Amino acid sequence: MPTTTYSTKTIQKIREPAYYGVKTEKNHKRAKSVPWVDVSDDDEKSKRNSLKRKNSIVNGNADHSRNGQNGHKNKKRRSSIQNGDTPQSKDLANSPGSSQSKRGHINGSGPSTPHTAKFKAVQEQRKQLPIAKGREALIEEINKNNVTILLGETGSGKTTQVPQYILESGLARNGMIAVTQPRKVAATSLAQRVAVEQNVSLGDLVGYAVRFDEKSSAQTRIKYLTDGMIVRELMSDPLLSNYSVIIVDEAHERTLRTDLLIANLKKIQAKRNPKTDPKGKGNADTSNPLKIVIMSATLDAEKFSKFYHNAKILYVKGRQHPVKIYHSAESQLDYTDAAMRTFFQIHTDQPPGDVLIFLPGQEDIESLQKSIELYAKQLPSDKSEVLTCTMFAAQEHSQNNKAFSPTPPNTRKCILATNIAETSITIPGIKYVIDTGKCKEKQYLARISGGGFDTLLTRDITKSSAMQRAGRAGREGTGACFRLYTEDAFNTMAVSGEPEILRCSLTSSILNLKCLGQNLEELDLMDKPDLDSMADLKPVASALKTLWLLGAIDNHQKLTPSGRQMALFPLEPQYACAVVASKEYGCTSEVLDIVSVLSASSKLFIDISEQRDAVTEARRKFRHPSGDHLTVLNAVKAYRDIAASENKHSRREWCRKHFLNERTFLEARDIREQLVVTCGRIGIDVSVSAKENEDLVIRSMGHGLAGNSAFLQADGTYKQTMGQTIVKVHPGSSLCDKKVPAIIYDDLMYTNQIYARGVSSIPKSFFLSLDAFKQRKA
Ligand SMILES: Nc1ncnc2c1ncn2[C@@H]1O[C@H](COP(=O)(O)OP(=O)(O)OP(=O)(O)O)[C@@H](O)[C@H]1O
Repeated sequence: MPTTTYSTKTIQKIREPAYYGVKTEKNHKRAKSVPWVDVSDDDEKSKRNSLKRKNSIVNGNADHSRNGQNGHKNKKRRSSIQNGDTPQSKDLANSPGSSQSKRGHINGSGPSTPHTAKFKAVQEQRKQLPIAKGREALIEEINKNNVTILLGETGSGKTTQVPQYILESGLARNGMIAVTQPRKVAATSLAQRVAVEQNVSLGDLVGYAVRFDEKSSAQTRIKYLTDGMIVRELMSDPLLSNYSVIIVDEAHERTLRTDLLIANLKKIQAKRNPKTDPKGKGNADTSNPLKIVIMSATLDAEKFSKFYHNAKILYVKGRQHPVKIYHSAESQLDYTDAAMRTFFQIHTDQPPGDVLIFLPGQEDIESLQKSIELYAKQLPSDKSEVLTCTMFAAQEHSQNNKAFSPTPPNTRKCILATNIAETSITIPGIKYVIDTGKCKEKQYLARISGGGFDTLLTRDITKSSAMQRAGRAGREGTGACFRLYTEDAFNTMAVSGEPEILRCSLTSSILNLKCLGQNLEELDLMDKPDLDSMADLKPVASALKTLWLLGAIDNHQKLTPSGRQMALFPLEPQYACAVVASKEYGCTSEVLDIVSVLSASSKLFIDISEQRDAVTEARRKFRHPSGDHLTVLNAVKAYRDIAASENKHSRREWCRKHFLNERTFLEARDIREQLVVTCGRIGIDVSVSAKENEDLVIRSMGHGLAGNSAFLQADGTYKQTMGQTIVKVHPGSSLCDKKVPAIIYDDLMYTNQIYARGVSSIPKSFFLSLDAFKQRKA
């Protein structure tokens, strides 16, 4: 496509819709969901809102709720806290309990001198956030209620400010404030921002914890952490007694771990908080009560309120800066092409400002990145430069964080991201969002023929996602969001997605619950997965079967001692099982090498389609005849040798030459260190090595992957041992052109066929030694 043709095409197709914030609110009301106002603030509407805000009455006493005004029966439980007349927040820098006056400078990474221009600017910015006007009312409500549901528009200041208000008001005297996030990148970037606002070094007063990475200390009072990390903490501290306040942010995402957390928090609160009689007199231990705050911009607040015994719902209205929303006038079938045309249209016609493009997955991101870079080179020299960055879950953390780096002068940054950039985060400089309307979602695919597996399917986003995406613009100034779908398409989108607990594999979560002495079916969940035990079609039954195969639970579904050991590892249960089994086979060192690489966020082997022959040739060096697991091990050993003798530059060059991702090696090294600590806790000697006897390594992996195994059939395909599904070996596997009697594999990928990835050959006789297989036969 020549560069001249895209410049007008997209904009002709995109038109500004009739104002539709009101329609959105109506739709949500009808769906009994988010009472949202003004997603798409056009300038006029925004002015009108701010006028209204100035004129409205304070809702600090919590009884001027929307529903209250409408005569809703729930009126006492809802209130709006956006208004200007609320008792004003104290000057944060001087408020009691505020740490700012005691600390040093701001420079982005550590404290700086108080009262520098930058420090003052950040404090001024905080005061301007819509939520600041309701600070006192908000604190009062959180103080009065055990559970508070807080709905506030994207960018109103919930995630960064509420934890600080709670800290500064002294509401969390007995413990830390946890703020949970569904995603790593949000947890770390928010902690960074709040550390700057508090003028402290990251890891002191403000810290974070995500899988394989933590920055916190004994001084930490506000901790941003992924929902997965706090669910793991339940295993060592079932009452979460280190925390006084737990804020569940972006609760609308309804991740599996968020659902497990909110169910557990209900139980914990019943134990930790006083049971008050109708007259308000407490009769239980009050020494360490827990407060819960549930937050989101797009939440079914009523449902959460009902779940928590009619908890109070509060609203924060308004966003700091308006975001103009444009819809495509026609459907865009080729959304990557449409995204590219829109990007260059913005680059050609619009004022400076970085662009964030939402795409469903890594493949689309990488292909669009290439196209954008290619066309950017052909731009006239007087145009500003284009710098692309990518963000997706399978990319290493530090690489994702590059999107947050300042944009160089005379450059427009273009960030291509999946929905990991959809909620919570503020990427400085982003003024424009391009939303393709697509995402990838994990889905448990049940097979009528037996068994099932998680796979990623591309699908249309929900209204809630569309609003979150638009909300990434307009965080530092006015913004615009270009939706590559029609307004009608938006109107027909589901309000929110199906909770993960109803559509994903539950193996790891059920194992964690077993360690807490809980059964999924007994837990008071907001939405219960299908517990009908109709064999393997149901995720619960399938997860229990996998755990039984791993030997993590017995025939009565009771946790076994090795199941308890497996749960201690921050790994998928299959890999944890392989590590536990490696003790018996005397090959822990090798198994740790392999599972560390397999647990890293990005792939070790880089595939470049244009250099397929060179890639195949380079890989031959590591290729092991038994398959991909020992091929990984060979690469780890080779890298270790190089790392011992060569400098950083030569190491990097070696990796480049062999199409290996050095970042994966480095990440795997850190993961391995953490696994070594866990092994030490349960008496597994990590120095024990199989040496030349690599068959032992495959057998250990086989214990973990017994449920992911298949036998060769006469027609050359493989049939699952634990189901009827027919699988093929993925073309990227070192076993793809071989036929072996039995295989184990890491996962299945569903395209037009079902492919097994991460495949190794294993003796068929191995399965006869497994108790689970023996029992099954019997
Ligand atoms: N890293 C950052 N750099 C610059 N400004 C930031 C940063 N993080 C937050 N802000 C500012 O604080 C505002 C509020 O952010 P915050 O994340 O608290 O809002 P929110 O209401 O939680 O939004 P969302 O629902 O989208 O998560 C942003 O709009 C932005 O102006």
